[in-house]
Amino acid sequence: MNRDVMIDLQQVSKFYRGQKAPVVENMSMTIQQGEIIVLVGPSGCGKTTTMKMINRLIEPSSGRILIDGTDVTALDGNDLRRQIGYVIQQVGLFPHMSVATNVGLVPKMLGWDRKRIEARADELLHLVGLDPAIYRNRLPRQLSGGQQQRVGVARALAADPPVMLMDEPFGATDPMTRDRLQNEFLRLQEQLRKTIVFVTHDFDEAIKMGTRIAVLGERSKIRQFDTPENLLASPADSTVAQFIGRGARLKQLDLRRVDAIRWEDVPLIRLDKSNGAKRQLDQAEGSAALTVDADNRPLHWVSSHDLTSRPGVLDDAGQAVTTVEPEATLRDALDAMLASRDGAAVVVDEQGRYAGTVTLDGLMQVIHHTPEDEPGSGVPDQRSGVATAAELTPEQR
Ligand SMILES: Nc1ncnc2c1ncn2[C@@H]1O[C@H](COP(=O)(O)OP(=O)(O)OP(=O)(O)O)[C@@H](O)[C@H]1O
Repeated sequence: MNRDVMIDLQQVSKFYRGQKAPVVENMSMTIQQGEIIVLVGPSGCGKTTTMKMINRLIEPSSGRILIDGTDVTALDGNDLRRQIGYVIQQVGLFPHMSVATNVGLVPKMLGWDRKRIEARADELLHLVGLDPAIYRNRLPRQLSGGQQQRVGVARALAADPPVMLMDEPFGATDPMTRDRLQNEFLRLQEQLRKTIVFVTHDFDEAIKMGTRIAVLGERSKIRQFDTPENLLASPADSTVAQFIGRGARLKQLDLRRVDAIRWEDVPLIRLDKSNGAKRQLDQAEGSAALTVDADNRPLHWVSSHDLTSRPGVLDDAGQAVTTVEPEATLRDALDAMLASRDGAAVVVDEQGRYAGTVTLDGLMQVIHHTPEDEPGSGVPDQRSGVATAAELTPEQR
């Protein structure tokens, strides 16, 4: 078996007693170490059943489930569950136990000594953003919903399990808290690199959290299993497309960054050396230019008209520039473009110096992306026919 495979579902089915049809039928799925796999699909399609078969809270009727190469049916169910973190929407904290005791439950079952359990609970509370000095002795009801969820995550991580199962872990929280918990968890995951199976009803959550997303149909039949990017760009069929819902194109923009698409170049006019700028702009057939300061920081968009009507007085001519950094998402870039009359967002480096522009045309190409369009990262495009900053002689800049 591939060494990086952490969870391997092989032809797994589940029949509940007394039911003729399986709720999960011949499900096969290979999950690599460190992936977050999100299961989405209509209510009742078997997401939770699939997930609970991995830690054998539900016994599979047939098929095999391997975790790190070991068939889970060969293990004692309780031992297995201690090796798999489990986070659920209802959190499931014991109400009469302190936060620290809740977090330390699995280590206690594993026979750790008291000092080690306490140290681990403090470490984990800290990790999930709760100050142990404040929270360790509180009861769950003395916490907000979001804080309870954090304790749930801390508890699931207590014995440092390689695999985590998360069933709508942030489902019960309000949108802002949910967003924060998602971001915190993604940051945590960058350090921890757990292998995670994650169930959600929220497709936006799926594309945000998932390394890959499995869109399931009836009986957990996999309709499509792919990265968020590919799923949004090319849904396998109309059911998947329907599931993705409206706004797939916009959602794609959340997944890509400014530095992953082609930038275009525009003429730059250094305010202290603006002679010759008009001729450059005329050659560019009415395109706009950017005024920049002596350090190449963008100031304003100027048009031929600005240059003609106020020659030599460019300091405050033209329209304000909206800038984005290369790490911004394309949705941020779109936002910046919409705020700019020229329909372009200016890309600046860390020091705020001009690096290129992203235009609506460029975004449209991403949205209607085909593989051969795959751009070179951040390479200015010369196709516009507009002289680039590099082409302007020092006098012209
Ligand atoms: N213990 C059980 N006994 C009999 N049927 C069950 C049992 N648990 C679940 N089911 C049925 O199995 C099917 C799959 O349920 P499951 O909870 O796995 O779906 P789900 O996709 O997670 O649903 P939801 O999105 O609504 O949470 C449903 O039709 C459900 O009614």
